[in-house]
Amino acid sequence: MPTPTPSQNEVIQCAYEPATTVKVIAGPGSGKTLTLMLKVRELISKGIVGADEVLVLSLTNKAVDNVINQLNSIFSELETTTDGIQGDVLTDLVAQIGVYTIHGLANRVVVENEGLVNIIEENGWRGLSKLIPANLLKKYVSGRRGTTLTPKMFERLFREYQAKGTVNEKDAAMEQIVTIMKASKVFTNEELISLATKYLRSGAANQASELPSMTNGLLHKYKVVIVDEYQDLFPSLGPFLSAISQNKQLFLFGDPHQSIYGFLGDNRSVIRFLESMRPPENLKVFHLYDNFRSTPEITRWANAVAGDVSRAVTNNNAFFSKEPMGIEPSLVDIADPLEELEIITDKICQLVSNSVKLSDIAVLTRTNAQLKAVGDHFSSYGIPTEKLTAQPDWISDKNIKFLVDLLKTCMLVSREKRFVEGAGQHQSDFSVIVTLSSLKGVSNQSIQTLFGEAQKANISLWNFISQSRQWPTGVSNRTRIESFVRHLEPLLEYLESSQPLTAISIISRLVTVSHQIGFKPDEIKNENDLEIFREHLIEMLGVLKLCSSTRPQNVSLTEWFLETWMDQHSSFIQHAANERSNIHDLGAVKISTIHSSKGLEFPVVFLSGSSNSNFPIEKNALYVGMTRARNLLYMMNVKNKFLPPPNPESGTGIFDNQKIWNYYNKDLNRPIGRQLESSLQKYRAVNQKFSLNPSVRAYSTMVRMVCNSLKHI
Ligand SMILES: Nc1ncnc2c1ncn2[C@@H]1O[C@H](COP(=O)(O)OP(=O)(O)OP(=O)(O)O)[C@@H](O)[C@H]1O
Repeated sequence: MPTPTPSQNEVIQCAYEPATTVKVIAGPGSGKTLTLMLKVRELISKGIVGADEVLVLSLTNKAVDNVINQLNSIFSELETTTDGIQGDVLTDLVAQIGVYTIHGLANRVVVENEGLVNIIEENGWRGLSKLIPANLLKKYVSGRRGTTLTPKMFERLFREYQAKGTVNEKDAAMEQIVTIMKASKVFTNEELISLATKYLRSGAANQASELPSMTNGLLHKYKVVIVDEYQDLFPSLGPFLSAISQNKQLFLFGDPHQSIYGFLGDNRSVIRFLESMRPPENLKVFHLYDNFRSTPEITRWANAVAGDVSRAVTNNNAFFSKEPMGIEPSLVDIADPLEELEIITDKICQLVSNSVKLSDIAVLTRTNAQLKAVGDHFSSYGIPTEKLTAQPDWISDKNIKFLVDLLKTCMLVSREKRFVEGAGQHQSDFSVIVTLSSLKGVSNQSIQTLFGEAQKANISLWNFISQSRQWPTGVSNRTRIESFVRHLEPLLEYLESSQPLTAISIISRLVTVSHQIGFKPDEIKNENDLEIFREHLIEMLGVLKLCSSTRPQNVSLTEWFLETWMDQHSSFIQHAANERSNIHDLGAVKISTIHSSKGLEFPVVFLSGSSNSNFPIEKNALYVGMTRARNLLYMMNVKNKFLPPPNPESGTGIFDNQKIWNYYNKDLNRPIGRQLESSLQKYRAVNQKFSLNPSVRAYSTMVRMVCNSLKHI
């Protein structure tokens, strides 16, 4: 366990005072995360507050997983504390600390106050857009022949329609969608947050005994609230955080220079809002000055980009900073994107011919499209890659989302069977529309007709399609819809049965039914895609299993899973991810967008700015990307007026440069020894392994260039 530095210690030791705010401004690599963990440990191990009185909030699931893992390791390292508490007892305490994503927490508050809700995402907008009749479609996509309404376009149009309010001429199809969203409790993430805030505010006036458990906990139990990466908060989160921080000590850890979600709203305004919540004397500000990550060469360049004089000063106050490595970051401009990728590939071969492992290297891009190009390029050479994302991959898998939608459809339908519906209150309609619209051969026209008829009869869409003897005209794919009903009914029966449900049988039934009803899986085109889907299913199974052990007594397994699946974290998931990364014994190059690389560090970083774009890379994004590097930084097509001119020669002398590689190995706690083969020999071998010898490369480059130019014909 590292010994805290003086500035870290100030934060760890600062007194617990209710109704105060402590802001910790911490540069990259200053040990912000470590300090946060040690602060939590200090509070609990000294008995200042109980483990179940500490709440740690992050914005992404990955950040939450990271907090849980680090807390586990920090607590398990404690053999005995000064109070004589055994380490294993402390480890159990970790499980009592509330660690959540802010959205996950808001979701729990809303769900316990008003039952299961739907958070609308791409598939939801796609489903709803199917209710827009063809003649109206023309109005919305006027002037663009053949254009279909994409989920994104539809979302924008719907928002515009809503924003016009009553001055708007009423549009029957849009009004129908407004009604479904209301009846099915469909919310955007923003709406979810403000609804949770409303419940917290109204709950504050109630007796603790009248409140559901999480709402009560947030209002009355927690004493310390810690927000990680405050620079990523956006304005709508302010009131929610304010509502849960009343009378508590609020810690805000972050770095304004790493604020890269400006497009979601002004971060400074939410920080001002949170600071103004209390009188100025109740706000303390601390700085962490050290830099344990980057070489002084990289830090100097990054600070120039940040353009912040105070940052240079704080670095001078550092108790710890690394020795110079003797190698400047490299800055290269290349006109052709393909050549850029070729140069990165060659550089990687040079690096792994020295002391670098493939898994030390990260290639960071500005956009997802660029990321895909990088991944495709490496895979064409057989170079293994591991894609980093801010959410665990299985959560964003569209096929998994379909299985979850299917499960939700069943749950809402069976709930409607048990409770008498109020007029127009068909909560299952949204899920049935979303699921039906993902099936092969079910046309928009059919969905519109069926839904229209169900409305006329004032019954739910499910009741209409499962009970109707007389099918309306205009439904072209009757057998498909009948098969949907026929196959869903046994699944409903299974889920409603009184026997205990098992995670494995839920998953296997969902997969079988999705196949039977004609679900067309997205993006499964080859063996590799299938393998990825299989891994995601295993992760979903892991979460279902976890839910069966954590679910409250009076809540069913499916219900508990549906309420919390986006927010379940387990060492199981982490374990599965580790297993995957061990598959390649060579290690894998990490590829990520700059946004998803937040909070991470890599010994070697390639930043790809793209020669295709004339827009200079956004300053804070560039700063975040640069400061992910511990030792070596390569910047390709990165434009920023504070950077020195391109220096393509930098780093060319790395072959067999023992001084550089001794520094590198020491920094990563690896043994320092002379290599048996020369780096040049290894370079030739690596080139051969990945078919990178010059003639093959020239040929493959040419083939790809021809393919690229063919695309434009
Ligand atoms: N006091 C210390 N002594 C030795 N190493 C430390 C100390 N504090 C932090 N470190 C190490 O420094 C590295 C960076 O720390 P950490 O991940 O906490 O950075 P961070 O401040 O959260 O960075 P970022 O803001 O970029 O996410 C880690 O490898 C951590 O173990």
